[in-house]
Amino acid sequence: MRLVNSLINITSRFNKQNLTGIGLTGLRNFRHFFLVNTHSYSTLTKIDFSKSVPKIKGKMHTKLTTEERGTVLAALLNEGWKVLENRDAIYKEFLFKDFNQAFGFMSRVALLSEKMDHHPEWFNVYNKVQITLSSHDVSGLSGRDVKLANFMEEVVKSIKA
Ligand SMILES: C[C@H](O)[C@H](O)[C@H]1CNC2=NC(N)=NC(=O)C2=N1
Repeated sequence: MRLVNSLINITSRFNKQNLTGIGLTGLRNFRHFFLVNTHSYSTLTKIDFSKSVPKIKGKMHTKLTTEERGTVLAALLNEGWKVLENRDAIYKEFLFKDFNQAFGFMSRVALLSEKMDHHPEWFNVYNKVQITLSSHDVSGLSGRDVKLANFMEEVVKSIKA
């Protein structure tokens, strides 16, 4: 509703003031609308888009569909991932030879996570890494969890090969 009101406000100011454009700026989830005329621009209103629209840039994030749960998710369940009972999330425990190998795995996963801006919930003790994957912004499983889990499987195969 805040977003709709802001857009109505912007549209009426736009008509009244002979403005030439509407801009969008800001950092991450906090963005500003501003109106542009030939000489200057003024910040109109601030909208926290994280509460209304998941992402501005890139693909919209959505939960896995029923069909995807029967295909890509089912493939991960065959690899030992489990769907949690109390949450739309997947979980797997990985065991490595020692801490060095476990931390090597975590380092490789961390690099992709940062690149994807999608991070695992994980717990490590010596050679054990317990991982839960879920997409916080959609409160459930998304394609990003599937991508990260598949990557982990690839890393494990390359380590243990
Ligand atoms: C602001 C930043 O883009 C978000 O907080 C990212 C960071 N990492 C994330 N990781 C996970 N697992 N889910 C998210 O929704 C998520 N969102």
